[in-house]
Amino acid sequence: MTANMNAFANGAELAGKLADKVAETLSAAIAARGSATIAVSGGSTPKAFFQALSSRSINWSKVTITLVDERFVPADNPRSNHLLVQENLLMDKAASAQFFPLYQAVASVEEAAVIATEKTKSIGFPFDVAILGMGNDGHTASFFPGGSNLATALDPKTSRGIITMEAEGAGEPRLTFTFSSLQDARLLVLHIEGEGKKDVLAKAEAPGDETEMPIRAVLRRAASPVEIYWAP
Ligand SMILES: O=C1O[C@H](COP(=O)(O)O)[C@@H](O)[C@H](O)[C@H]1O
Repeated sequence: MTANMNAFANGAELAGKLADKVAETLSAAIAARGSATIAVSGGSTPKAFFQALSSRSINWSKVTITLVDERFVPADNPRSNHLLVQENLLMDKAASAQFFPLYQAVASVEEAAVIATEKTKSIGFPFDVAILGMGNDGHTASFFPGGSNLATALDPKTSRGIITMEAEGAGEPRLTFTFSSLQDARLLVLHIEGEGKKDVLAKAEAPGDETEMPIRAVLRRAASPVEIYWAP
C-alpha cells in the first residue's frame, strides 16, 4: 500500500500534531458510529504523544483503548506497556476512556492470548486508529525477526486477535495483535523518532525479506495507507 511521510522539527511538535490527528479521527468515529477504538504501542517513543493526546477535548467515555502488543508481565512491572499507558495516557481528559489490557494474570502466555482475544473481540473490526512503533531491528508490534510465531502473525489469513511471540530480542514472552488485526485501521500510523530509526526505515523500504524486518509487512501489504510520523 502507500506510505506517507509526515516529518516534524522535533518530538514535541510531532506529539502535538499526532495528538490532533488522532483526536480528530476518534471524534469522527464517535460521530459516525457512536464509539471509537484505538490500539497503541509501548516502548520509549510514545510518551510525549500520549501526554498530548490525554489533554485533547473529545468524548473519551466513548473511546476504548488497547495495546498493539504487550510483554507477559503484570501492569506494575516497569517494562509493562500497560503501565506506560496508565501513567501517560489514561489521565487528564482521557481518564474516562475504557482500557482493555492484553496481559492476563494466568499461568501461561498462551492462555493469556486466548483470554485477551476473547476480551477484545468487540473492538477492532477494524480499529479506528492503530499507532505502531518500530524497533532498531525492524520489529513492529511484537513481530520480531526470528520470532516463534512470526509466520503466523504476519500471515494475512491468520484471524484477528492476539497471539504469543518469543524471540531473542524480545525479552519476555509477548502478546501481540496479528497483522490482520492492525493493517486495516482507519488511521494507521507508524510513529518513529531519531535519525537512527530513519535509517532503519530506509533499510525496510529497500528490497528484502519480511521476516528479516517484519515492519516490511506493514509497509508493503497493509490495506490502509501508512502515515509515518517522524521527528529527529
Ligand atoms: O518492544 C516494543 O518496541 C517497539 C518499539 O519501541 P521503541 O522503544 O523503539 O519506541 C514498540 O513499538 C512496541 O510496542 C514495544 O512492545
